[in-house]
Amino acid sequence: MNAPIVSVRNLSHRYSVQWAIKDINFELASNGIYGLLGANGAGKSTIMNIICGVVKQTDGEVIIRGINLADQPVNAKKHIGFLPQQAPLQKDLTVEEYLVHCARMRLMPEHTIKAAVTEVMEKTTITHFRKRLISNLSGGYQQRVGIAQAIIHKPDFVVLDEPTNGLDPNQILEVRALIKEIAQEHTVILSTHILQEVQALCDHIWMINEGNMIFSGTLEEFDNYIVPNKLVVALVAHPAAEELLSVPGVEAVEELGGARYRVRFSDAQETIERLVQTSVQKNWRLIEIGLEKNSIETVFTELSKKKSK
Ligand SMILES: Nc1ncnc2c1ncn2[C@@H]1O[C@H](COP(=O)(O)OP(=O)(O)OP(=O)(O)O)[C@@H](O)[C@H]1O
Repeated sequence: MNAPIVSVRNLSHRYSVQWAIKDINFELASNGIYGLLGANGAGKSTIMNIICGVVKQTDGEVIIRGINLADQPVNAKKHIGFLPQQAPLQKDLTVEEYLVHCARMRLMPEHTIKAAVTEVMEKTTITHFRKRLISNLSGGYQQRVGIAQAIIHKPDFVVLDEPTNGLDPNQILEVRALIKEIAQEHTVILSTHILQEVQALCDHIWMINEGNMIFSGTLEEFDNYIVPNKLVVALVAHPAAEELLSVPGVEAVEELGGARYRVRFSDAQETIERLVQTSVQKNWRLIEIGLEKNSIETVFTELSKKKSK
């Protein structure tokens, strides 16, 4: 494993008396899109604000490229790009004026700024709007400007807090495509409560519930978190449900129409073998058999019942 880009160790935070997050730990070592998933109020923004140096944690540490964020915030922040939930746009500036301003705030050398602004406008496809006031752009384009300010200084990792919130369906797809492009060159941490967003974008998922990390794994591991206990079978001969129920291992049968059935079982291997054998013996003409995965919503609900990892 390469040296981590970000290490978060034993991170806890309390607003007045109530703990918002408790003992969060993770490391990022490679490019890709990491999804921070959780219901409203789970603690996502608190984690993002802390790793971007906007909020100071109560306990624990954030190490960025080997630099402790609390000890050397200016150096550490050079490696971070941040698009908070409310994009920090100055809407009375043009796109170009605003990005120049952001580059200066990032302490980029003056002679590098013009080229960096040109490059980032191209990357986020906003060059044709460079002279337009940000207030006159659509929500989707304002979000592109927000992403442009987050990557103008070429940070190692980019933190996007609910980046598609409030956008229409077309704008959502466009911004997601842009995030995928950005992830080719940067490590992206994305916070969201939209499960389809995680499915569409993320390589790795952390799930937070009531301030605790309750899951960390790949999208595939998330999908398979609950072991399937149902099969979908299609039998052209369309036998009665009672006949299927008599096959050893079958616990329940639901007719789905079109000669398809949902079959609940306790042992997948045994039930599949018995169903195939019986189908051949009784000439049911089996044309489809496969495990039915649980929906991402079911996995989310099931995981939400857990207290911590
Ligand atoms: N400034 C604050 N003062 C007091 N409590 C806060 C503050 N900010 C957040 N909280 C509380 O901390 C908890 C975590 O909030 P946080 O905003 O991090 O969650 P979230 O997962 O980002 O939610 P959302 O998706 O709604 O933004 C919540 O209970 C919230 O009410």
